[in-house]
Amino acid sequence: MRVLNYEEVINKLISFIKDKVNETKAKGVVIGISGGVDSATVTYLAVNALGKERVLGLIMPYYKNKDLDDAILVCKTLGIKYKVISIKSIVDEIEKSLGSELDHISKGNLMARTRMILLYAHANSRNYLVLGTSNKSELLTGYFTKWGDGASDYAPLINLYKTEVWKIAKVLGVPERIINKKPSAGLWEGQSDEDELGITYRQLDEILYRLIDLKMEKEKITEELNIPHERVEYVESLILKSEHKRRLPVGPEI
Ligand SMILES: Nc1ncnc2c1ncn2[C@@H]1O[C@H](COP(=O)(O)OP(=O)(O)OC[C@H]2O[C@@H]([n+]3cccc(C(=O)O)c3)[C@H](O)[C@@H]2O)[C@@H](O)[C@H]1O
Ligand SMILES: Nc1ncnc2c1ncn2[C@@H]1O[C@H](COP(=O)(O)OP(=O)(O)OP(=O)(O)O)[C@@H](O)[C@H]1O
Ligand SMILES: [Mg+2]
Repeated sequence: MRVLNYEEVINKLISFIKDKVNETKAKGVVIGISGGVDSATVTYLAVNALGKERVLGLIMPYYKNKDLDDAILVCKTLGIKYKVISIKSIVDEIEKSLGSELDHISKGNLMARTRMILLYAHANSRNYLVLGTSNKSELLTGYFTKWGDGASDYAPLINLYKTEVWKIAKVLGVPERIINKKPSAGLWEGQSDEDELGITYRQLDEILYRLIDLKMEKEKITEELNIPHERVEYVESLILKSEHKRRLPVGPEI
């Protein structure tokens, strides 16, 4: 992987958040806090940039599980204002209105989009910005809900791979138990990013870095990482399949 000076990267991320809030004359930022490492890291950065008074956390569980405790831990440790809003009744009501049960992916996406609606309702009414938590590994593979968790005003981690977010989280002092837990979108019980993607973030990031940043030939990547060629082809296919998620909607040239 690339060698980064993490202190320097953190300073850049903090300045970025400060600059965007100043430029837009926003009063603060609102962040969806899940109990996972991406949202914890963004929240730590935001507090460093703006102070705890200008950061609002929204904890929006569908399920009742340990993630809720971890999300509260982030908010309490940092001393920010936060609200816990269960999205269960909202999501279930929308599903009911459809007249038939949703498959688990569609229902998960509905959860992510419901959170987006609540984040923007808070941002609109308070003149706040929505800070997103997507990272480069998720962005490139399309591992996010289009217009759901993928939607935000600014996404400080968007140019950092997941394995780099883990390092930043450590330097920032994010609680170890949050850094060490298995990444999960939490859209259904037992969901795991690495199981669903079918690859570990360590291997995924090594491949993405070579394909995207170094623009290496696939054969060379296979050789250098000493992995089956299908692994590299698979990652490339994820990138190609998700192109539509990385742009605004397009129409015909007139
Ligand atoms: N080629 C194309 N050109 C333009 N639009 C296209 C398209 N193909 C699909 N679409 C549209 O995109 C939709 C599919 O995209 P989308 O709705 O996102 O749904 P989809 O990509 O099927 O599912 C989202 C994936 O992201 C994962 N996820 C979601 C949320 C959070 C996290 C996390 O890590 O926290 C992970 C989730 O587990 C699942 O694997 C289609 O229903 C269609 O409307
Ligand atoms: N229960 C929740 N309450 C509030 N926000 C949530 C919740 N679940 C998901 N989100 C939002 O959706 C984002 C995407 O989830 P994702 O799982 O990728 O990140 P994470 O949970 O912060 O870290 P990890 O990927 O390691 O689990 C979260 O960072 C958070 O902003
Ligand atoms: Mg998560």
